[in-house]
Amino acid sequence: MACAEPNSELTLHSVRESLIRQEDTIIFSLIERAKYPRNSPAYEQSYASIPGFSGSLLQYIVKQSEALQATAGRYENPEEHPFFPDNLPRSLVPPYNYPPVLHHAATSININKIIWDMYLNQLLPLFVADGDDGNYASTAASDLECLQALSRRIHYGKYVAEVKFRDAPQDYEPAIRAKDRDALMKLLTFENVEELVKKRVEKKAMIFGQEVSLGNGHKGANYKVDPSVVSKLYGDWIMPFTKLVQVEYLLRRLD
Ligand SMILES: C=C(O[C@@H]1C=C(C(=O)O)C=C[C@H]1O)C(=O)O
Repeated sequence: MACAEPNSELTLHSVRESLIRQEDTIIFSLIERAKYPRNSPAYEQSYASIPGFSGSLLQYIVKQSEALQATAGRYENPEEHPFFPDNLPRSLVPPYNYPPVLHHAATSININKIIWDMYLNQLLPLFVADGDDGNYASTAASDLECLQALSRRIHYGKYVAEVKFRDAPQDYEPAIRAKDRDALMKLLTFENVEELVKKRVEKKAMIFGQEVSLGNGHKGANYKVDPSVVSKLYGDWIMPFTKLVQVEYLLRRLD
């Protein structure tokens, strides 16, 4: 099924369907990254001495990829957020008419710095093996896939917030006017949904990351990415960050 296009018929159901589909993308991207060991030189400024560029190989690959994809129109889509937004080249392709779903203040919200730090410093050590096999460019390209999938999912909180606001403006407006973050957080949190999400992504990680053999012999629980890490990723970072985006968006919703 294709990723649901946010349109004027945005519903909480369609938004959640999109989040569920994005789980697959995130888990597959982690599985791909887990093919490679840590490969820490890819993250060290001292390793990449690229003329005219100061930063790590990962920063180089992400920045250059974003610049290329910007010219191809990637960041014209309000669902996409660059990690290096400064000095991005303009799109060179004909514009697509994205339905104007979000409040215009949405464009000022980009929490990719937090996502980058979480991914590199907290998540990566939990799901890749220690070691170095020299595949730094492929490793960084896999990291880019993971980062983009995480960013898209987390910033999708803007759509979640919009739909929740439209469903109950009378509940949200007083908290927005009072700039009451805690009240907004309470209103938009559904603990039962979060528990289901954590269970589902753990199960998906088991199914997507299992060893497949044709014989009857059962290979045992040797998953490509530890399913409990995927559950933790959602519980500790993805869902809290999505909710942070929701709160930031709602605070600006009446501007
Ligand atoms: C996204 C939603 O809002 C909140 C965030 C969730 C998430 O990031 O998956 C899940 C439940 C809610 O607490 C939702 O209600 O579906």
